[in-house]
Amino acid sequence: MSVAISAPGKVLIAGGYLVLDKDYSGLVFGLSARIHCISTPDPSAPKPGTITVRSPQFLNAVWVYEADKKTAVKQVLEEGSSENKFVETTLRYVLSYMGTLPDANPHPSTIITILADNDYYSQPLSPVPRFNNLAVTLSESHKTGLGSSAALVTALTTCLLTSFSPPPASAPDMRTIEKQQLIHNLAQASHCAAQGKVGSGFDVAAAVFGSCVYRRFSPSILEEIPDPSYGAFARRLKEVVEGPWDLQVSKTRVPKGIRVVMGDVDCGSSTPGMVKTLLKWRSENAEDAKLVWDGLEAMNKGLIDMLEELRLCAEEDAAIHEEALEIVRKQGWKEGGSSKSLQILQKIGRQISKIRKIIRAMGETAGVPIEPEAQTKLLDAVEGQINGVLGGVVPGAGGYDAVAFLLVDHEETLGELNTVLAGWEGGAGGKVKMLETREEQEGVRREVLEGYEGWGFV
Ligand SMILES: Nc1ncnc2c1ncn2[C@@H]1O[C@H](COP(=O)(O)OP(=O)(O)O)[C@@H](O)[C@H]1O
Ligand SMILES: C[C@@](O)(CCOP(=O)(O)OP(=O)(O)O)CC(=O)O
Repeated sequence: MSVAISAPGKVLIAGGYLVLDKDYSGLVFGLSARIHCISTPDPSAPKPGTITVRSPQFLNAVWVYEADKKTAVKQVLEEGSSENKFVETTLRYVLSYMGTLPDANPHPSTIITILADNDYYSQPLSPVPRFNNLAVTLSESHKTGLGSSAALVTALTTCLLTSFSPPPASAPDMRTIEKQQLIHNLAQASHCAAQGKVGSGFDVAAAVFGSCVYRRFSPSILEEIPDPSYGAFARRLKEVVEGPWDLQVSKTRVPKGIRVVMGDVDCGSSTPGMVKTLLKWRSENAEDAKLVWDGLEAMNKGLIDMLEELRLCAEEDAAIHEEALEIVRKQGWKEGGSSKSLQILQKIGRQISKIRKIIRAMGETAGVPIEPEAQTKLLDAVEGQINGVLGGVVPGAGGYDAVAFLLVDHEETLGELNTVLAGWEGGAGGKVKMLETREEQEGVRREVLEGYEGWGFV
């Protein structure tokens, strides 16, 4: 039977850098842009246990693996075939883990198709069909920074667990928190191994749990997993992924009538080394840094609380909330107003400005362009010109390549934002493209197969 699973991308609205430390939080929204993995049995495979993974939107993107006694999978490298570290590592980790389960069976030959929603990669200007075929290799594609590897690893992990679990227990019911945790732990372990570094893991957390306030796990948890070539790999992996993890996830959602919009700045200059430089500054200036980190954490938490307050307000009195959104849309959030919703909207607008101020100061002191001047100009221009925008930030690690906005979810406001972004030509930043994706609450999920018609397996 075929199985389809999807997992969302992410945008870290608040808590960049802080979230690397388990004493601080990040506010991350899952996105409607998803990566999908569809598995289908492959009775005509040349050998039993063959797993063929293909990503048909890209050139040269078919990876064939066979069962291997030592490391669970071995890639069959055919003439001209490429490697895919994230796919291979995920297969190795998940199949090794599944091999330790009491009712483990050899897995049947299977084809897994990866389909990525268009917003993950820069697209041509003309309208494109769903899962557009980019006709370039993966390494030639231009990523928009939505966290493709985390969404892929999460969807693939879940797809393998679901496809290869013996019936009737097949399909770990992803809605149970235990299963979500197992998926998370396995995906986090493979993702870190494939990446070759341990980040905060907020991207994998968002892919699994969806929009949330995230506090990271202790990095030492992953140090317990040996190299896959080591005999005890599968046993140790099982202990780690089934063991306790100390991450904290509290699910969240944006208030009704508000949405997140992302802008992709086509300047090609993400700034590698920003994390390293900032952390070096932090370790050399521990006292000053603590003040900044604590100050920013308090401000970020304030924003999280305000969003929650607004969400409740919207539920309590939908009509008054709607009215407040209309006032903001027409007059901006700076004007006075008396309803509770309006006051919270104003507080949110002010809070975002304050957060940006701290981030700019933090970047300047540490010599890292977290919110570079070009982005300051862009964010200020958008806030100044469009009433319905509560505020904009540089998401994640910041830098030149992306912006994200919180705004009133109204066609006119979106249209105005699109116009301002499309016409923007500022500073070091190049053209800015508004992405279609928006925040979404739900994490990894099972999909119905009908949505993938035309891709050769329904
Ligand atoms: N659509 C896809 N098909 C196959 N592999 C993919 C796809 N999208 C991402 N990947 C994998 O993820 C890698 C990109 O990961 P990375 O550079 O960390 O980007 P990101 O920040 O988007 O996660 C690719 O090299 C590839 O291994
Ligand atoms: C600095 C960070 O806290 C946030 C980086 O967020 P981005 O969204 O910029 O991440 P990438 O997808 O890796 O580009 C590092 C981390 O938390 O791992």
